[in-house]
Formats: sequence, structure tokens, C-alpha cells
Amino acid sequence: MAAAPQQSVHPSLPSSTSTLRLLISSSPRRPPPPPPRARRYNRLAASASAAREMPWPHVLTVAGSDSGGGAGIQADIKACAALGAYCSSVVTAVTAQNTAGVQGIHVVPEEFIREQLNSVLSDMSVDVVKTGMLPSIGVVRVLCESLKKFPVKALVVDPVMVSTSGDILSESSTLSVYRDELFAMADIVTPNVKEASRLLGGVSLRTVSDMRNAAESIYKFGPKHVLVKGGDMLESSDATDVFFDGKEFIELHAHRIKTHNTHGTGCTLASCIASELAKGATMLHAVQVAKNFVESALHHSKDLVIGNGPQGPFDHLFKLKCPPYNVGSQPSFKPDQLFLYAVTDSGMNKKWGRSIKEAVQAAIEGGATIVQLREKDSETREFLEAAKACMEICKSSGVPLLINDRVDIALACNADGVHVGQSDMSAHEVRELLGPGKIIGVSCKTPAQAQQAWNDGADYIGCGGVFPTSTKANNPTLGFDGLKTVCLASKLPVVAIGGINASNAGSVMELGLPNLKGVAVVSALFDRPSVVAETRNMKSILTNTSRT
Ligand SMILES: Cc1ncc(COP(=O)(O)OP(=O)(O)O)c(N)n1
Ligand SMILES: Cc1ncsc1CCOP(=O)(O)O
Ligand SMILES: [Mg+2]
Repeated sequence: MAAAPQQSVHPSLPSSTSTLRLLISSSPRRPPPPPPRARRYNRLAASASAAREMPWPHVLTVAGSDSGGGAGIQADIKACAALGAYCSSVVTAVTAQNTAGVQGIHVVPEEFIREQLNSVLSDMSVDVVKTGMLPSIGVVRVLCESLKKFPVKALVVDPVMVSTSGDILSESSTLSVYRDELFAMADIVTPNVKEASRLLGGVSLRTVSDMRNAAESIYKFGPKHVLVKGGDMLESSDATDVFFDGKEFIELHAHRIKTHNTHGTGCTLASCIASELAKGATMLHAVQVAKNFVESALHHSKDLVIGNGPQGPFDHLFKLKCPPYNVGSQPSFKPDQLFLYAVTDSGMNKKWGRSIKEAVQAAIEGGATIVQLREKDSETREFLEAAKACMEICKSSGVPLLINDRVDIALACNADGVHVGQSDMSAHEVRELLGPGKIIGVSCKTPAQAQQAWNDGADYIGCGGVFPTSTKANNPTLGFDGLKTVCLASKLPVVAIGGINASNAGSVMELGLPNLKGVAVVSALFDRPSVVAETRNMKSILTNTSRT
């Protein structure tokens, strides 16, 4: 269903709406900003830090607002942010829109679009302009005039005419001015097959060969490159786009992701191209990066449910959910999870004929509250495979899984955290790599080390060996006194380690040190025939001690 732009406001009567009148009348005319060079000079002089002047790739999007947040200006800003470009915005129209379609359109008055363009282009060192919804001939002309006055490095034109829901976003009369004036200034034009057909007077585009012909015809209007996007051609199993630079046709393939969440893909693709161009990429490379980004974003968002309509938005910032930034997507660390800390040992598992996965499964079944993979002799690939399998078990039981020493393995299997010792990477460095949401533990034998762990942003410390142990060679024994000294000095929760077994675990917890939250055990759990039975026994000893 096509939503006709609301008559009262579109496109010749924009200033008749109360909102826009209010906006215009309440905004005092300010003098234009000083020319860019003078401003730059002043800012440099005022700034003590040269870092502030570091160039930040800058894309200006000239497009419509999508109240649903999936397309238009909102998609552009998210796409640029995801690719590391700064995005300023000139709003050409405000749409009332959701996942069902476009319910209404307010076009911003042409003079106010000119004013926004002036404000940004005169001051902010824009690298690339990207256009989206340009609702009328007048708006396209205002843009062309501004671009002549303030030239930029590149112009990306996404000739948005019809929304994915089939709603008209640009008057058909704009077609001629698009073709005759804007395309000639464009570095790339990115129509989908429907838009390409409309630009070419309604020719039918069914095959890749039709798309090639269309790209060639659109190229004749003057842009330096054309990308005809085939995502809408649903018959094909992959999404093929045709890129044409005036000499060569290149077919670009992407996997077709099975999802309803494709609202805003066109805006996003064009903004990604603009971001890459702003960073200095060649056109073909920019297009490839943009396609890869859209494919990944759709893949990560394929099961998202936002809204009840047929086409949902997708998550441009999906990378924030991946390590090292996945802060919100995992439960936060609770010190009580240190209660019964099972630490694996590859030698012991081999000796008893069990895999790492079986050992972890058994420890969890027996009641371990946190698990660490301490695999000193495993090959990297083998270790990673085992760690991934253990992650699945731990995730489904809600037990955090940490990796000893190997930050790379932790990153690759998206483990819940890492435990490091005094000769490993510092907790601060690990934090930089893993991000804010992961659990980091540090082995400490002295108050100074405990203080450093706190300063470095660790979550807990492991303190030991409390008793003599043969599991870790040359490890000094601290005894109860050493453990007490470190616990009293530590601002972080502590887990005791080293020689702890069923006969002495109770006495460790009976020390009654408030931040001593549990015991970490290797051989008393894993150098035994039944890991489940030993873990269960240890759990009941600890539980009984903490009750008394
Ligand atoms: C919970 C816990 N505490 C201490 C250690 C020992 O770590 P580290 O000092 O790095 O020695 P290795 O385990 O790497 O030999 C630990 N693993 N877990
Ligand atoms: C890894 C480690 N760090 C200090 S003591 C120790 C070994 C603990 O093993 P066990 O529980 O078998 O004594
Ligand atoms: Mg270590």
C-alpha cells in the first residue's frame, strides 16, 4: 500500500504545519559561521591537544527521518558509526513510519534544507555526502547548488524513490532532475532493480544481463560508477549486484540471508560506501566492504523481532554484542560464583581417560560454580575446539567458564573470562583485549600484588598455594597466615588455591575471612576416578561449613 505524502504538508506546503512554523519562527537567524579556514586556525590555537585535530572520516547524509529507526537518517548514522565514520545529517523529510509501512510524510521546507546544508558544509569538513530521500525537484536542486558551493571528496547517491514497503518517497517529477543534474555530480549511484527500472522509464529487469544493461544506461546520465542492486530479485539464491565503472562490469555476490529484517538495507549500504570512501578506500573496495557489512548485519539480526509488520529493522551495531564489547549480553560476575572453583588439568584427564568436555560436564553435574580450563599441554586448535564445546555446556548450565593464561583462546570461544598469573599479561592488558564485561582473575601471593590487581581492574584474585601441591611446580606455600594477609589487604574477592581437598577445604572456609569466597581445586576433583562424586562431596563440605 502506498502512503501518499500528506497533502497538507507535501511538498509545496511544508511551512503550513504548526511544527514547522514553530521551528522556523522560533529559530533566530544567526550570522553564518566564519569560513572553514579561519575557524580551523582559531580552534588549533585554542586547543592544547593536537589529537583534537586528527581527521575523522566525515559523511553528511541528506535524507529523511524514519520514526521506526530502521532506515533513513537513523540507519545512516548507525551504519557510519559502525564503520568508524562521523555522520552529520540534513533532514529532508520526517516520516511517520514503522515495520508495516509509511503512514505519513512531512517535507522540510526547501529553504530550511538549504540552511542545514549551509550550516554543516560551511563548518565541518565533510568528506563525503550521501543522499537518501530527496522528496521534490526543489530539494534536489537545493542540494546540487550547495554541493557546487561547498565541493566534497565524493557524492554517493542512493536514489530512494519507493520504500521497501512500496510507499512513494519522492515525486515522480524528481526523476528528470535526478538524471539531469544530480547524477552528473555523483561518484556512485546505487539503485535497486525497481529504482533502476523507474529511472529508465519502466524497463523490466529480470536477469543479471538486464541489470548490466541498466547499469550501462544509468552510467550515461553521468555518474562515475553505478551499482545496480539485485537483492529484490528473489528468484536467485544469492544477492547479486552489478557494479559498472564505465569500462568493466563486475558481479558482486552475497549470501541471501533468510530474514524479514531487511528494512533499511539500501540506506545502510550507501552509507557504508560513503564511510569507506571518507576513509580513503577505492570505489570497488568501498562497495565490497559495504556489502560484507550488510550481509553480516543481516546474519546477526535474522531472528530479531521488532514490530509486527512484514519488514523489520536489523542491528547495525551487532559488533557491540560480540567480544570484546558484549557487555550487555552476558550476566555480570558475582563473587559467590567463586564458591567451588573447578580447575581442569589435561594430564589428569588423560590419565583417567576422559576428555576436557567430559571433565567439565562432570564437575558441573557435581555442583562446581565456576570452571577454569588450565590446559598447559594442549595444541591450540585442539584446545579451542574443546573450549568451544565446554562453553556450550557452561552456558546452558549458567556456570562461567574461564581460560587460564590464553587470552586468544578466550576471545575465540567467547569465554566468560581469563585467569592470569604474575608472569602472564597484566589484568589491565587483558581487559583492553577482552572488554569491560568479561571476568578477569589474577594470582596473588602478596598484598602489593592484590593492590595491583585491583588497580588493573581485575574481578577477583586467586591466592595460594595455601597447602603444598604437586600440581604446580615450584609454587611457594603461603599457609593460612599468608592467605589471611592477602585477604585482609585485598579489595577484591578471593578464592584460595593449592593443595585443597576434602579434608582441609572446611578449615580454609572456617578462617571466616569476609572476602574469601571459595576454594579452587584441581587434583582433588580431577585426579580421581569420579569427578562428579568428588565435586559433590566437596560441595557438601563447603555448604555445611558456610552454614555453621
Ligand atoms: C583460581 C586460580 N588461582 C590461581 C591460579 C594460578 O595461576 P598462575 O599463577 O598463572 O599459574 P598457572 O595456573 O598458569 O600455572 C589459577 N590457575 N587459578
Ligand atoms: C594452579 C595453582 N596455582 C597455585 S597452586 C595451583 C595448583 C592447584 O592444584 P591442586 O588443587 O591440585 O593443588
Ligand atoms: Mg598463568
